[in-house]
Amino acid sequence: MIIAVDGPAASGKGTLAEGLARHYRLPHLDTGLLYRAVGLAVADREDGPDFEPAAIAAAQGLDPAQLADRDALTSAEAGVLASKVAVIGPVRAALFDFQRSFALQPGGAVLDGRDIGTKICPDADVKLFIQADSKARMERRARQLEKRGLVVDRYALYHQIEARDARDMLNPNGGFYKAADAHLLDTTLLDIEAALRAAIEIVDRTMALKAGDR
Ligand SMILES: Nc1ncnc2c1ncn2[C@@H]1O[C@H](COP(=O)(O)OP(=O)(O)OP(=O)(O)O)[C@@H](O)[C@H]1O
Ligand SMILES: Nc1ccn([C@@H]2O[C@H](COP(=O)(O)O)[C@@H](O)[C@H]2O)c(=O)n1
Repeated sequence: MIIAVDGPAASGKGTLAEGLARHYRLPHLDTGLLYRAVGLAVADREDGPDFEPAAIAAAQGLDPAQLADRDALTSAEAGVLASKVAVIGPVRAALFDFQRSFALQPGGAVLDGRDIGTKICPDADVKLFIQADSKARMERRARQLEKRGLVVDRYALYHQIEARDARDMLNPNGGFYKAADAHLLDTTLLDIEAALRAAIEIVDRTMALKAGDR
């Protein structure tokens, strides 16, 4: 079973995907980490003349070991850098096979990101599109960063998330939209447990309907 979980920054898709992976005993890939790792690899060339070729080379040579440093990868700065390399077509092409092969492993997988249901796994068994209002997403990210002892400027963080969302939505190479066959799940008013229960209900219902159609 392949489950695609897409949505904007700090919508809670990673947390949901982890919960679904535990519930269905499936492997999980947070595809944002791939773009974050590429972005960090070329941070010193940000907005420079060789940023794009360096990002393409970094994506082509990405080693899974680069996904280990979660503190660095989940920083706000890494998120900004990720969204800057994510608009580079050859970067997306270089990361496609890694994501696709993860999804096609025996038994399936849960992948979360921006374009899983539209580009990486249009054939996914179940597609969820997670959303939450901007204020809720900013607050969730702020608390996430504060739990790590970081001082957070909520005003700056709000606008940083808005800017990243805009860059993502305008990404000509992206596919960052809700797939026609994706189930929309708004988690603005749901806590983590309630959101997971709702997601499991969608997956179970969708898979039961598919089984009934066979
Ligand atoms: N429904 C929820 N209610 C409250 N907090 C939540 C909810 N879902 C997730 N969170 C918290 O919000 C923060 C961001 O969640 P998560 O990392 O899953 O979002 P994301 O969409 O994967 O973010 P990004 O796309 O930026 O990686 C985490 O600290 C998580 O614990
Ligand atoms: N499938 C994806 C996943 C992510 N991106 C880009 O990476 C940025 C960081 O992603 P997070 O999920 O960790 O927030 C994101 O803003 C996108 O720009 C992508 O392009 N495709």
